Amino acid sequence: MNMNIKPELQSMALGMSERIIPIHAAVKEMMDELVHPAAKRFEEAHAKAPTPWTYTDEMLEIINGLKAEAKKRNLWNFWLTDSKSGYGLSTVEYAYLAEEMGKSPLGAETFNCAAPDTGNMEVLERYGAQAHKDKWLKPLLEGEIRSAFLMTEPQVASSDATNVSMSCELDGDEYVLNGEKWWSSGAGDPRTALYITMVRTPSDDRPRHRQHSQILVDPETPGITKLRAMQVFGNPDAPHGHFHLKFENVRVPKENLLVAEGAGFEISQGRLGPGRIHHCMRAIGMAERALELMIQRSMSREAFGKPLYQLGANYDIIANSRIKIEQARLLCLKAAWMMDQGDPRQAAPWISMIKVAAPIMAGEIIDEAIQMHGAGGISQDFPLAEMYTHVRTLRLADGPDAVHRRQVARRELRQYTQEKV
Ligand SMILES: Cc1cc2nc3c(=O)[nH]c(=O)nc-3n(C[C@H](O)[C@H](O)[C@H](O)COP(=O)(O)OP(=O)(O)OC[C@H]3O[C@@H](n4cnc5c(N)ncnc54)[C@H](O)[C@@H]3O)c2cc1C
Repeated sequence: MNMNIKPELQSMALGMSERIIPIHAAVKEMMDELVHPAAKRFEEAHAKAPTPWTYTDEMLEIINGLKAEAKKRNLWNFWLTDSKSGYGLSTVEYAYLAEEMGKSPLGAETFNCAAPDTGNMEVLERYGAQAHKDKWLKPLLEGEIRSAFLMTEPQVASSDATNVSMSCELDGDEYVLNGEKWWSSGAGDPRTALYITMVRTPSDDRPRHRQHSQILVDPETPGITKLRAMQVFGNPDAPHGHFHLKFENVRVPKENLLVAEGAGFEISQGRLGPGRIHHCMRAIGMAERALELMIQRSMSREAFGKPLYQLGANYDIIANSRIKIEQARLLCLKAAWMMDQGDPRQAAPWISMIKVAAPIMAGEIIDEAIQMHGAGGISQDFPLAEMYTHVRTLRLADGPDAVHRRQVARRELRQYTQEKV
């Protein structure tokens, strides 16, 4: 036994619990039976829509049909890990479900576990007033509306969120917002009925982490202009979309400010940890799916008289993919377990470690799967190209790799010095 390991770490349980085994099987069954086949149909229906930002009746029928079925099977809102409203799952238990959901672009929404709604719901549940809960949390929990989280701004390096500059000043009974946001995911979706918006409230005499606030904004409020959809490698990522928005004298009822002026960072801390790790769990699911597709392709096609898997370094590629997935999954489960211990500060470096490792690992495996598919791999005939672009963006979204590496390095360095590192 290693005496340097804390006792609780020695009894770390990362496997599937008794209660999660049947839930996981039910999620997997529904993914295989309904969600995977629906993804292709949804894409085809979207291609027929009059604009990229329209949800046609056919699209709504597909996604709402999946959600209704998930609800009927009682497979809904798993993400509410330590909440009375949900299943009360631990983060470790949730990880197994999120991995399954990550295997299809419709997976997370089907079970009402999609970003950024999950983080936004958590914020509303913890910090919202009753009126906010009635107006937004209830329909979000029912999967009737979607939401966006607006923090990043074009003019400032937003990986340092203390730079966020959208102004928010009280005028009578309303706050008046001015500034620009970009990469507002979900702002293209016509069902999005809430923007949780990070703003700078007047507070120059306060410390840097007490100068920001979060306010609930109705997307239909006059003064908000959708300037453009940001493109991800040339693709607008419709119908979800990541928008560049302009706010000009946008007047918001003062009751919509969450908690109090200056509480913006405190609220973010609660939100970002789970959101980040959920992305990683889904990225591991994508890597699994990519490996599955890679193997199927390598067995079903021949070149130079042999199946592809018998050629060149393909045994090594398949083996290394499995090794990397297993490594990342264990790290992800450990980060989840750290979160379950109830001290977000202790868990933070672990979340940062997996936030760096999982998207890089998934990107490498999807890249190899694309290669095994030849030109088909980058085409619309397989989900690989979409998966690849998505995991690449994860190396930026919710904090770029470098920022997370810094967190990890500082924790290491602090063991050797009392000085600020
Ligand atoms: C697809 C997608 C969806 C997104 N969705 C949302 C959303 O819904 N809401 C939202 O608010 N934002 C969203 N974002 C934005 C994302 O969170 C930001 O892009 C991210 O926080 C980085 O901010 P930035 O782009 O301003 O980069 P910058 O802050 O300008 O950083 C650029 C680079 O500088 C370097 N750097 C920065 N800090 C350090 C450091 N400490 N050490 C070493 N190097 C460093 C890194 O190389 C980093 O990548 C999304 C982004 C993408 C791509």
